[in-house]
Amino acid sequence: MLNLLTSDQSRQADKYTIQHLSMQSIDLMERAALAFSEAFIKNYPDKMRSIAVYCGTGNNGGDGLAIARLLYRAGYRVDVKIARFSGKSSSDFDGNLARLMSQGIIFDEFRKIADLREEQASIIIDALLGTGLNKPLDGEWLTLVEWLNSLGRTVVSVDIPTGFKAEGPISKHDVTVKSELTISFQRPKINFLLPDSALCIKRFEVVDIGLDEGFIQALSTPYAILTDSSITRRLKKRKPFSHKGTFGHALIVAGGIQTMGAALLCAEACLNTGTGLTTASIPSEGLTALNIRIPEAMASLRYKNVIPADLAWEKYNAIAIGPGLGVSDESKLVLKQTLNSFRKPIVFDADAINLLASNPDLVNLVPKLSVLTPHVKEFDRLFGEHSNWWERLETGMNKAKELDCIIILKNRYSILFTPEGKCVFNPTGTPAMSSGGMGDVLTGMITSFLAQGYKPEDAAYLAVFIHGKAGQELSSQNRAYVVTAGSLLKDIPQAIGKMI
Ligand SMILES: NC(=O)C1=CN([C@@H]2O[C@H](COP(=O)(O)OP(=O)(O)OC[C@H]3O[C@@H](n4cnc5c(N)ncnc54)[C@H](OP(=O)(O)O)[C@@H]3O)[C@@H](O)[C@H]2O)[C@@H](O)CC1
Ligand SMILES: [K+]
Repeated sequence: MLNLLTSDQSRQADKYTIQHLSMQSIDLMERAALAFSEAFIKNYPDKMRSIAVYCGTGNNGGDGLAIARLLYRAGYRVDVKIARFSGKSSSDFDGNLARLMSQGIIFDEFRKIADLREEQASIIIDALLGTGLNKPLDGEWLTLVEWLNSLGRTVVSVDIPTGFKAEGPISKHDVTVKSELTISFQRPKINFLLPDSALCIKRFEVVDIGLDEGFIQALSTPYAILTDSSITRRLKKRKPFSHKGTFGHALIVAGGIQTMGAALLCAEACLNTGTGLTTASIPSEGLTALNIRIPEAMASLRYKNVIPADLAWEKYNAIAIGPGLGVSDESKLVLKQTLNSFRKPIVFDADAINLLASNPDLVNLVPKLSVLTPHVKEFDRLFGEHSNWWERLETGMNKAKELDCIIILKNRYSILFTPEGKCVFNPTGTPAMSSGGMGDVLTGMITSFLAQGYKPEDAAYLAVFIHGKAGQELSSQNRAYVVTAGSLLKDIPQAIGKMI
């Protein structure tokens, strides 16, 4: 797992790296500029496209000057425009301006917008402001950014789009550069992983600039992002003398007469993730569907949506409740009965979350280390309305501690909150997965890992990461516009097999 950095921590890592590698800060800037330029050249190999690099006078601007020099040397047609709105400049900006001049590269400086000339370049590199941003843009900066946005050119931002905050609440009223591509240093900024970023970032790439990883990983921060190796390390190989009893028994309490599909997807995903036995607690009307679709699963029927009084709860290692369950009074009783009968961690999804939201008294019965998997609407129903995503991060961290549960806020980059206060982002997934039933599959996967004996936190990490990875692979292999839940769950065994 990789720690994510706030702007402040990024500055600390910068300082530490410079001290410990006995290098000059301008050399670190050169590395950043080189990493940016390599990524830029891969994305925009056509050297006939003219480039204008807009630079501020801080270190983001210094990066811009170094990038301009490197791209010029690589054969691009580069123009440099420096916004001298403030009397200050950083020393590495000054150092890079001297290097730029020594190469004979032409640059323009402007002190006010009125001095700006028409822009002809087809690509604009935005190196105006970076993580040093400390207030919303106003005055000349605001006018400049609005003007750049109005040009409709391809904009590539250095480290972060000018005006966008790396962390903290985003206001819809903040004006930022709208970038086609942002090439960010060392780590994605936390706000890149929240939907608020869609306003100004179409796509981002992260480049390694050689900041000290030991220092970064030792930083105390709640924010982290999952990696392939953090998942592989957690996956357990199947033991030589294993049998179905080795891999647990899961119960999926799901489905309604008209929503049997959710139960089927969840149960099949559970089975395909490797549980020894999977039983589906479903409405009696769904038995034929279950037998036809998943002959490997067993059924425990709910007549008139009531769980039989003699259900042997103790034989299950993990339970999922919610997909397609409905929110009727009978469904509420099903939830209540489950909460009263099973004290091991439970996976709550969909209608089980809606029922918890409308019956707060039931929340106290949620077993410790359970996993709740709300999407944003369910999250707000359960914990109250939020006006931005940063607030949701704070609520998620508080509620996971308070409930002693793992909360997975499902999104393009799902966010996992743990009882220890961690806030872990999942990088895998693709917009092609935005289709019905995906959540049911995820719930089945988490329950399966739980039933197999994984710790709840690990079960959540594994399921979310592999779910997204399988979706990504399916969409890229087949160049698929959409990946359906049914196709994804078929791919789970291979997706796990590739990672182990
Ligand atoms: N960290 C790393 O590891 C590395 C970082 N690198 C690069 O450094 C960048 C950060 O640079 P930076 O700290 O010099 O700040 P930057 O963003 O250029 O801003 C300059 C000044 O602008 C001002 N200002 C702020 N908000 C404003 C506003 N709304 N309107 C007007 N002015 C405003 C503010 O000055 P103040 O207001 O305090 O006087 C601020 O100091 C980072 O994004 C990356 O590109 C790489 O080179 C190498 C490794
Ligand atoms: K920038």
